Amino acid sequence: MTSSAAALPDDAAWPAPAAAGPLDATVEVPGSKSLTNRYLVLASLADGPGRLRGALRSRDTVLMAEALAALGVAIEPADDVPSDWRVTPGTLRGPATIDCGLAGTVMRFLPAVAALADGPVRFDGDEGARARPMAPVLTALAALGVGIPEQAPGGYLPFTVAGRGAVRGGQVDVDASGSSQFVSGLLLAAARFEQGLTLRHTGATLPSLPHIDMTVQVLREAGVEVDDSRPTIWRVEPGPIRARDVRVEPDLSNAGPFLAAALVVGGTVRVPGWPASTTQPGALLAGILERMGATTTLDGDVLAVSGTGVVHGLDLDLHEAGELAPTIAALAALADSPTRLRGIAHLRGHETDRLAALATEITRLGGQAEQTSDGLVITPRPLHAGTVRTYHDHRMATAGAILGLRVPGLRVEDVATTAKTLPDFVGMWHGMLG
Ligand SMILES: O=C(O)C1=C[C@@H](OP(=O)(O)O)[C@@H](O)[C@H](O)C1
Ligand SMILES: C=C(OP(=O)(O)O)C(=O)O
Repeated sequence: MTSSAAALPDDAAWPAPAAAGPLDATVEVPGSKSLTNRYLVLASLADGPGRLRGALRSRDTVLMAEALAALGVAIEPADDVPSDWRVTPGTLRGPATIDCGLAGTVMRFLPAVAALADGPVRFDGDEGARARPMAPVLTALAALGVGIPEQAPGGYLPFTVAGRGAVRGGQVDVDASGSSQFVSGLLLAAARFEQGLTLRHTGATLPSLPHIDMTVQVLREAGVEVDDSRPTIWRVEPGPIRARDVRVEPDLSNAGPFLAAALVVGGTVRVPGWPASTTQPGALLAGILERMGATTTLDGDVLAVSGTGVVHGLDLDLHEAGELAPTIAALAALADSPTRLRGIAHLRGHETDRLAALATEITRLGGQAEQTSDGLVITPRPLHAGTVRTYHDHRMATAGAILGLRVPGLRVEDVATTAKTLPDFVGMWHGMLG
């Protein structure tokens, strides 16, 4: 459990640096959280030992590796390249306990894996994790015959999955309007269910479809047959998951704050390793940043974003890429015209209620930001010095850093919360600024 960081004195907060002049930086961004944690799960369920190259090492991915290790999987640094992970599947074991931290991918991807273990698996996490929605996953597992002997009222952490070594599988309805991870978490393990799985989404909206496409793609790459030809219905056939040697793409969403800096400050920021094609929603950044005033070029695998220091507001439906919202909101607060962000009601169940957190913090700095039913309206105003509170949310911290580029005297509380997906954020940020 972590305690509230809101009580920290301001002088313990990180002074977000301003830029001395236009940027000219190349930023190497570590591996994707979403891909690393999917590959770890699939490697753990595979038919032999596998390897992850360029895997992200951060709080979320270490928690995933530790959780899978607690279930009996051997996950070790490779002898020749210690930054690679070697994964050797074993019989999945309970009893076990899993610390989810604040990681949506751990709490939503592992219950179906735990159902395949041969004993009970108890899940818990940070205080904030206990507020993140889980019920659709637990209800779906129960409908598939899995025992859930313990869960907090309403279907939250902590809960226990009564693993019995096998899951029947079959057909299930899931309302995934609260998170795409409810779908991904069931599909990832479904090839190991006796009857596979047919999953039908029943809600009115579905966020983060690229992340579901990512799940389908990594399953297919591992030899699993997936039918996604009908909108909002997925069929995973039972069968082996092939062991693989994979390279993880850089985390394009984590590239966001660095690329955004080029707009705010002017100059150019380059990110190498940008994939020619990808399911990561961060790929949408280039087009979004162009609408906000950037020039972008993809030269080989290097994405370059150039700006002039002038940022334009925009009207943007972000339902496919909600994890970009804090970065775009920070840019919007520094823009020359208002911004409306839509389609992101589900951000209320992210690391914190991100709509509330962004509106509150931008307003506290003198800006104008209001919540709507499914997003934010941000009207730029001159911002003043202050401390951005981060609510244990890595993307609130990186959003604060973006604001600090333009606002003297801005501090970011608990910047170490960036370790959730980017442990060296501060070093990388100073490195970019030169
Ligand atoms: O599957 C994944 O790896 C993710 C899915 C998305 O979740 P939501 O659909 O809950 O937004 C995204 O925001 C999160 O950062 C990562
Ligand atoms: C929503 C996010 O994380 P999680 O995987 O914990 O849901 C995020 O990284 O923006």
